[in-house]
Amino acid sequence: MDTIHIRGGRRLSGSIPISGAKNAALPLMTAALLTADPVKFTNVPALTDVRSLAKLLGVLGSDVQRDGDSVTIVTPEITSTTAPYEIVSQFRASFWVLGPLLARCHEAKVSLPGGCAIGARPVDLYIKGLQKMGAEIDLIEGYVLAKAPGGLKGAVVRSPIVSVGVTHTLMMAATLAEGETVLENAAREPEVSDLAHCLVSMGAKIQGIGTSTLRIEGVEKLHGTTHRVIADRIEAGTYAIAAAMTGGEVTLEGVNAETFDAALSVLRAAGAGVDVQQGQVRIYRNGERLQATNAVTQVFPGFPTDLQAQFMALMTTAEGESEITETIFENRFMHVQELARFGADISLHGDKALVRGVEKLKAAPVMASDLRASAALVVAALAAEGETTINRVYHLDRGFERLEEKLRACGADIWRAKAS
Ligand SMILES: CC(=O)N[C@H]1[C@@H](OP(=O)(O)OP(=O)(O)OC[C@H]2O[C@@H](n3ccc(=O)[nH]c3=O)[C@H](O)[C@@H]2O)O[C@H](CO)[C@@H](O)[C@@H]1O
Ligand SMILES: C=C(OP(=O)(O)O)C(=O)O
Repeated sequence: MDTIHIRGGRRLSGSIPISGAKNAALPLMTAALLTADPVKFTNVPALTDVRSLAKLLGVLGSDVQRDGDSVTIVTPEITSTTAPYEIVSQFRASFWVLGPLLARCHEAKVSLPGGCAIGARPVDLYIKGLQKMGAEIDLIEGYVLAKAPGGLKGAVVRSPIVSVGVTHTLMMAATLAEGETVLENAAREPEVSDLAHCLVSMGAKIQGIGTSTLRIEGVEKLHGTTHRVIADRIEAGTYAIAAAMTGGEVTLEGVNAETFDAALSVLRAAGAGVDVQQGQVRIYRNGERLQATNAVTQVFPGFPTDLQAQFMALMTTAEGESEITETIFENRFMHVQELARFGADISLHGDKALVRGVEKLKAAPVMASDLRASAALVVAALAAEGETTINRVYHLDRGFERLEEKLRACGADIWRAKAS
């Protein structure tokens, strides 16, 4: 297995182009299953999750072609409605093919999903929502078997929890259902809105985009489109945190600051400089030590759970004690024991982590446990004294495009040792 090595202590300085969002590209690509026409996406990041999804779409009957940062998907016919364990167990978004398959073919057999090990992550709300839309669902041998012989029917579905994946899945399913579906307490994450805008450009009728009530009037058919994937707010937030951690100055290029405003506010509160301009955000910290600042993860527009680990890494060297509360996932603190290897002082109390800032981190061999936890280790290593080795970097490759290249361009001493 590859390892990443970082010799810490260098200020990051320069610009970083932000890639298309993994968590938008994946549901968008599944939406291509809803039409027989070609659907072209631009600004698609080259990541393992994207490659794995392309493979899954191929199994289902799509032809998927990549050309530079564009991916074109054409599915004249769905040739299989089974999404196998071998692929779906690798990442969460693959489970979302359930919506388009049911909508277009009225049946689907989809393995229970995998994804980051950050809690139980049940699928009960997907099942309840689709049942409300008329699907019959069984769970057999680790697969969700769903049928809607007469097609899906519009329904009012109120989710007790705001779920990104449930909103993606039910919204896609509803585009071809008979009548109107109302999704109440829907997720408002920018990736959900990106999917909704793409579906509208394919002929879907969706109202309330960006709000917590989505009204979808089913149509007979969707058609092809070309759609640009939004910028990755989590990648942007991660590099913003890295810049603050190293006391550097970095301009994030091609971003929409509104999509990670909560993270920028917390960075400002901690004492980092943040300048927002059209399509760009400059982050800087010159000399002054950051101040301990609390953060609570929330659904959008709150502080994103996908930046919690990286922010915790930042707080390890801030002055004072910060309290970080994780409200979305019940077990998203795997990075705590790894950050301790750098000399961080963190204690866990249920859904809260108390971080007491130390003067300096020291390099250590560490192990990536999930995607964003791995990014936290990179953030810590960039500031730690000495050479850090990060193991299990395949987690990072799921979500960060050209990580070493982007950081090296800003002066980081980072390299990958390929497994022999
Ligand atoms: C590929 C992708 O886009 N992943 C993102 C997506 O994951 P994902 O869509 O899996 O996350 P959800 O929004 O569904 O999870 C929110 C909460 O709802 C719970 N839940 C969800 C479904 C269900 O049927 N029952 C249930 O209880 C989950 O366990 C969790 O506690 O949104 C998360 C929250 O912003 C992000 O951290 C992930 O990066
Ligand atoms: C948790 C994530 O991904 P997944 O939902 O695929 O586990 C993530 O992108 O941070």
